[in-house]
Amino acid sequence: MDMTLTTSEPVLTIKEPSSVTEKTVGSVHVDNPRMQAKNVDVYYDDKHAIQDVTIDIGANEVIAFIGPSGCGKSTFLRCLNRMNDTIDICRVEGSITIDGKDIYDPSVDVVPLRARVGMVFQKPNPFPKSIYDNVAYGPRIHGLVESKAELDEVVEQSLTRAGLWGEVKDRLDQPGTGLSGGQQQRLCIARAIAVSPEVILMDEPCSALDPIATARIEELIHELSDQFTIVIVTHSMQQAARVSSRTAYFHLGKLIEVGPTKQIFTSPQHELTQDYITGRFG
Ligand SMILES: Nc1ncnc2c1ncn2[C@@H]1O[C@H](COP(=O)(O)OP(=O)(O)OP(=O)(O)O)[C@@H](O)[C@H]1O
Repeated sequence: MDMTLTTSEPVLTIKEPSSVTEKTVGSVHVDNPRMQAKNVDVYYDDKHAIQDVTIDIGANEVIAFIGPSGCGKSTFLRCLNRMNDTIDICRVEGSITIDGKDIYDPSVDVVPLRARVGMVFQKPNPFPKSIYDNVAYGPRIHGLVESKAELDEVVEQSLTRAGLWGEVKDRLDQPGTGLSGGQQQRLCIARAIAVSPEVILMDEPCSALDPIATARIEELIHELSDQFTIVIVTHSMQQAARVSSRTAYFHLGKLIEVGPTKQIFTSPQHELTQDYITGRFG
């Protein structure tokens, strides 16, 4: 069945994957998985938003999730740190593990889980606190530091890692909300890394930023990948090509194709991926 979108010009046709049982093209497994999603389905009430998605997220890789609007990229991303738990009508089925441990096990406390699997959102969202306290918040509530000196060190290291220290070191007591958009997003990244996560989820982290601030964040993603696993949802194919080593293409709730980024952008195997990459829809 074809779904025709008539809300904008020109009229776009989004084809459905030909078979419900169709397997993802490419290798969904990696040699050194940090997280593993197996047969994941997500529902918002009756709406089947993610259908039978299986994929490994490799240790210290940057993987990009791409696909047309509404295909489920953000929904699937939010499954990786149980952010969907906050949506009453959302139900997640299947299994997702980090370092082999099921994150949906009833014994798992989501607060430490969300420190291990941190998140950076589309719109920078610093707390209404000082720059220092934005970064110090996580280490404090998770009891990761024993002294003020240790906390100072974590704050400095995190801001340095996020490429912000030089710009803010003389005004740490000023509100985080007073920074520019790009600086606020780097502050949010510093806040995420202050609790030493294993994985950082980024949901369109540059969509509210200008090209210069975007370039700075992309550079940062590259630098951080030596230490962290990064999963980024992006609408920009150029961005996915620039920052990621592996790319996953979603379409109407299904994971259609996954592979090395270069290969996805130069020789996609599935017709739906080809259509998206060549701009025939999306
Ligand atoms: N809170 C929600 N309640 C009900 N349905 C939702 C909710 N969030 C998402 N959906 C639906 O789930 C599907 C997948 O949405 P999702 O936001 O994950 O897609 P996406 O690929 O990230 O889209 P976009 O690129 O536009 O952000 C869509 O049909 C959307 O309408």
